[in-house]
Amino acid sequence: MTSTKKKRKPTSSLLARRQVAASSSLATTKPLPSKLSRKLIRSHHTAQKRLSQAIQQNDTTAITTLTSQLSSSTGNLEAYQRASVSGQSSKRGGDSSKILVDWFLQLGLPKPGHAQNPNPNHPNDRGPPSAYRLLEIGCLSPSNAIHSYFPNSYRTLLDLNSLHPEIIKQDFMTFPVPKSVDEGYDVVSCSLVLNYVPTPVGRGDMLKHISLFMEQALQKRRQRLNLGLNSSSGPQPRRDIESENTETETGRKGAKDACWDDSLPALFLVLPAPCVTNSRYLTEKKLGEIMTSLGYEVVRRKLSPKLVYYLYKYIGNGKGGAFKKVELLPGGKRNNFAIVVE
Ligand SMILES: C[S@@+](CC[C@H](N)C(=O)[O-])C[C@H]1O[C@@H](n2cnc3c(N)ncnc32)[C@H](O)[C@@H]1O
Repeated sequence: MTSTKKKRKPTSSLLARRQVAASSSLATTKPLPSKLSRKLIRSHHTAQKRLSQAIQQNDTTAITTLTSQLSSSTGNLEAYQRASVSGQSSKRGGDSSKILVDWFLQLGLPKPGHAQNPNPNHPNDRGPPSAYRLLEIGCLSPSNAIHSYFPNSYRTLLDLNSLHPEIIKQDFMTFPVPKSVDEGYDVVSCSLVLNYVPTPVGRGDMLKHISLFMEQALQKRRQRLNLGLNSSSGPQPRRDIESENTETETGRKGAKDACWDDSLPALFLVLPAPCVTNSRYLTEKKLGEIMTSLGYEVVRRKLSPKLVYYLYKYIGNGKGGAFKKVELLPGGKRNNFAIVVE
């Protein structure tokens, strides 16, 4: 027998009780229940998207309502960030940067600041220490997997809102490329940030801004290679790399022959999988075309049911060019995620 009992619509007092429960959960540092964190993340994204539409349409009533929703205790950026931190707990699959660490190990990238492995034939020749730096855009915590790789003198962590003293409160879009090449960044991590940017043009601009940092790192690497500082006695890649590659990963070349910094400058990009698997305007092919035009090639890729991870090497000399919002896959059940490069 099927039940005829209807789901009761929450009354305003029930909604108010739920709001109070959500804000008191947010007041503690304990991970939030997964249902609550998913709900907070979803409603923050939806409100943000509506706000950007309202701004484009100059709809002042909607702008006021959505701005107040986005500054309420359960709708604001910090609530969203706390919900995202809960989603990163090891019980819920851990943070995305553990994939980056796995890839670095596969590629034989030593921890920065570590002396290189001795050459077995010349044990006293350790070569120059590996000194390369990480810029993380949109950082919630300085204790994720990647942070055990980069000691804190080799990393800069940014976020629009900082949840920790080490994280600089900074909009990446106004963060300048360092004047000194030695203070530049060889690895940029942009995990689940591009999808946070509210407009397609804003996403294209973010990729272009990242490329300025990558270009600086590429010039630095070229100088180093010209000076002959890239010792082949550096740490050798792990021997088992080929057997570790899965179907969803694209090996750029046999890592056995690679120098330790062959994959630098590198961009780690993570997006929710539906951004490329179920969007009307963006497919993996189109994302690939955009990235190639900006000067990147894929070194590693992994698709999980929820997320898609890419490790790109910046090789420069991108052809550039514009990418518009063009419908590629029509259909009612698709999302509207797009990247526009102007
Ligand atoms: C979903 S969280 C992702 C956090 C983490 N990187 C991860 O992979 O789980 C998105 C973060 O990006 C930050 N963010 C978005 N746009 C940004 C910008 N222009 N500059 C700096 N941080 C930004 C947001 O404040 C938010 O904390």
